[in-house]
Amino acid sequence: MTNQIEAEAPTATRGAPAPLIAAHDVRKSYQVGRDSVEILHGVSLGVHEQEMVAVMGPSGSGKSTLLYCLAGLEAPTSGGIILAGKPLDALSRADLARMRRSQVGFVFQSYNLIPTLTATENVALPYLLDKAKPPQDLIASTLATVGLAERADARPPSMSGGEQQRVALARVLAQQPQVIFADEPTGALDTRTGELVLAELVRIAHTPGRCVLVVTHDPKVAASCDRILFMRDGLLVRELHDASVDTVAATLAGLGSREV
Ligand SMILES: Nc1ncnc2c1ncn2[C@@H]1O[C@H](COP(=O)(O)OP(=O)(O)OP(=O)(O)O)[C@@H](O)[C@H]1O
Repeated sequence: MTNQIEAEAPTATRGAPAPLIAAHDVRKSYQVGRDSVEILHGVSLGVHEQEMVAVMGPSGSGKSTLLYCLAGLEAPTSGGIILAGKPLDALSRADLARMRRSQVGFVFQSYNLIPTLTATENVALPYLLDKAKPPQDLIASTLATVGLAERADARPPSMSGGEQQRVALARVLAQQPQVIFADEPTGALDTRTGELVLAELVRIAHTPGRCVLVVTHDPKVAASCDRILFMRDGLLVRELHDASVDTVAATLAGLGSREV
């Protein structure tokens, strides 16, 4: 199965290590009234360790749907997904939930922080949910990395949106997941916080055994990635490597005008 995905994914190289995220001909339909509407029309891709990959495309092209399927938050209608070496369709719900907690991190715009817990306690929460002892040194150093050493004892209601987003990022980083999925991770942030979050994601992505997949509308975020996959109408239609902000913006504009 892995070999088939490796062979058919657009970026796969024979003999290379298996990708941490692999999708083969993924299709996803939603029931809208009596009709089944196909949103993803057969997407294949591979993201390898130490890679940061962006998915871009016009609004409604299926980026978030793809990310949710790859992350095991939505089941594809057909096709195969292998995440951190495990075929998602072979996992029980409990195994899938366990894997999402231990090997996968999500950086979304909603922070999902517990308002009554301090920043430190919020970052420790995944460990407590897993009945594990929170690594206090790692949690403190992760909060420091995102610039919140002074706010470790603050609670979310007394924090700005940017600070809350950084607590949410610290919670993901402190879990040390193999794979991080980020959906518009800097969309709601001021420039400085956005740059800090982006720099942290780039650093993590380039750590051995890790990778990051980010959905973004922001050419600056995409230009910080190693590869950019462009979607249109539920298909991957273009790929760029190490692209500049201008090239990304021009390619995106071309997608919108359907002239790619
Ligand atoms: N649960 C659902 N039921 C029905 N249709 C859905 C559902 N989720 C998404 N869609 C539809 O799927 C299409 C793709 O949505 P998706 O959110 O994946 O696009 P996107 O590229 O992430 O868009 P944006 O950039 O605006 O966030 C849209 O037409 C959307 O309305």
